[in-house]
Amino acid sequence: MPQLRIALAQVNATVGDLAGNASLVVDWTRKAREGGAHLVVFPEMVLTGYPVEDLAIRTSFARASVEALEALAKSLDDAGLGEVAAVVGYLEHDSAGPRNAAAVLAGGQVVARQFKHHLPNYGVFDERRYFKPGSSLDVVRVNGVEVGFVICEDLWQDGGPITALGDAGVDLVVSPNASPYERKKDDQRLPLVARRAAEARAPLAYCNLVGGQDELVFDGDSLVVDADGRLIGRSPQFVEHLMLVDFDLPGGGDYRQGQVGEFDVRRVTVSEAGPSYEPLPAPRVFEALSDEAEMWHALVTGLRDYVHKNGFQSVVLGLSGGIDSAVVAALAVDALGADKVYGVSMPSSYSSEHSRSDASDMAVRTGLNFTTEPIGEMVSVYVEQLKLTGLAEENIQARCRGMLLMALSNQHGHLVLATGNKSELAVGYSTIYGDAVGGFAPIKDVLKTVVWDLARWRNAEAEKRGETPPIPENSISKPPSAELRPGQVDTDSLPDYQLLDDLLDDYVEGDRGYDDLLAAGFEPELVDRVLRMVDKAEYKRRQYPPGTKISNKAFGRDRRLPITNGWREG
Ligand SMILES: Nc1ncnc2c1ncn2[C@@H]1O[C@H](COP(=O)(O)OP(=O)(O)OC[C@H]2O[C@@H]([n+]3cccc(C(=O)O)c3)[C@H](O)[C@@H]2O)[C@@H](O)[C@H]1O
Ligand SMILES: Nc1ncnc2c1ncn2[C@@H]1O[C@H](COP(=O)(O)OP(=O)(O)OP(=O)(O)O)[C@@H](O)[C@H]1O
Ligand SMILES: NC(=O)CC[C@H](N)C(=O)O
Repeated sequence: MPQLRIALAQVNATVGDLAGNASLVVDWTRKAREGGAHLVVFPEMVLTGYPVEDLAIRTSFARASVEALEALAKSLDDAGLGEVAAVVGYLEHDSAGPRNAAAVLAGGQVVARQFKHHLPNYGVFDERRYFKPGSSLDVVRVNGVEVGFVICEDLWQDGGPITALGDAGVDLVVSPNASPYERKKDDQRLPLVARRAAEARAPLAYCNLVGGQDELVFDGDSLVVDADGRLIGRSPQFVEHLMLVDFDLPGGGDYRQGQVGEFDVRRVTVSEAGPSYEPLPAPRVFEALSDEAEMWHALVTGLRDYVHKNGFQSVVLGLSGGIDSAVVAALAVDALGADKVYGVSMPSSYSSEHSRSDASDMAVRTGLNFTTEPIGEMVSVYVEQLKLTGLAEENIQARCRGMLLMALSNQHGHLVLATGNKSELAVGYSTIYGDAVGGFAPIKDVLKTVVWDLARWRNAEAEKRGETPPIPENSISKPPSAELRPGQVDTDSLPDYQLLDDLLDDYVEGDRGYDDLLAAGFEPELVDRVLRMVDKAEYKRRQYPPGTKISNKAFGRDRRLPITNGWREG
């Protein structure tokens, strides 16, 4: 029986950094080689990073990607790694147009290449805007084992490459992926991969990307299943990882090439059966994280990678003593370290005593840098000079704070974090150019009720580990308030958050219409009021900073609505 040892390199690539990603591939191929692997699989488009968006249609970038691929094949060989077949995703541009491609590099050459066939074009994906689909499959023979490839979405759609590879009689299917995290998505991947392995009648090795890219976070969670779909190995989530797996495969099957279904199948030999070797123990099956742990890790990873990949070292945010800024500060401390987080208390004449004491308690608990910058005098200058009253006077407080944070950013090079949550963004409950300023908004896709859940979860984790819980209990338990006028609480303007979030879940994430919402049991007055607020706030959301997606429908790319919009539900 031919033997094959493969490595799944779950790595964190950076979009556009061809040189950095190429050295990542060399480093991890070296690790794979040290582990005795014959074949190493990297995530989808690892050389360019994913998603490249409109870089895909820029021919200079495509040319650079192809040149980097060829140079990488040589670098691997020069580094003594040419005997390992490396599956490397990249951007190709041929006579048909841009391609989402995967190549096999071995012996200093590009020995095989294949283009993605099914191009996802829903949710956050726009691949039909960018790529032309492929219709040929390269099967490579490594150590006498016939290996076929499918790229990410090719697994998610019925038919297509998987069926053809099954009919072509491959021994193993490997799949480079860039599958972004969203809640509960890992529950879908394992059954999907298991089903596809059974269809291909071959084991399937699924390698996913890890790390943050703007609003997306990739969680890794790479998987290997046998031909019956049984789980053999699973990588941990949100960290780089190398999984090594040994296969004893039948080989010598009834291989077909040429036209198989709608695909042109080509066979390429890299190496015939090598000497036998001592098998490794079965790889680990890392347990999937709990729902809260997954969300927390996703938010930490998204924030950390946004900060670092954009050349920042530190962040600054307004600490009001409330739950939103407390959770954002705790995420930032976990992502960057307390010494890189700058919290500023900015009391105005309406700020309560607990807003200052809870903010400073947060700083003591976590060790973040804390200062107080009163804004009363700045506010007075505006109020008196412009004769501001009512809402204009209220909002000038949030705007002075926004301006102050941006000034600190300019002066010290910190990135400003906006602290708005998804419930507030939905209904427009924030001051544009006020508390909405910032470069990144870590919890913009987290509903308010989930913000509270995460705070409790994070504190409980700290207690389990014998550490000080980072979030003051008072920030969790007090009623939320913008403190822009005396005695103001959120429920003056908004329904109770549990009810609001239930409705938002149905309207925003579920895209349900008016009648459907009434049928679900919501009161007509509530539906009217909330839908009006949500629809009207589209302009604010468009100008809100980017932030990590964790739900199946985040504002932005997942949910695109016109700002100028005459349509009202109901
Ligand atoms: N379609 C459109 N396209 C572009 N711009 C548009 C627009 N419609 C209004 N605008 C502009 O937006 C302005 C109104 O927006 P804005 O100035 O934000 O003011 P607005 O939305 O009226 O008020 C802010 C609300 O957020 C609450 N708030 C503030 C701060 C923090 C928190 C919190 O707890 O997190 C809550 C505050 O209590 C108040 O209810 C208009 O004056 C106009 O300039
Ligand atoms: N007194 C303050 N000092 C510093 N920052 C403040 C202050 N008040 C508001 N902010 C900033 O503005 C954001 C909006 O806060 P606000 O208190 O108005 O409502 P919120 O959405 O309930 O937020 P939080 O739960 O953090 O209080 C805060 O998260 C914080 O970053
Ligand atoms: N890159 C892709 O093709 C991703 C699409 C796929 N449905 C996923 O989220 O896993």
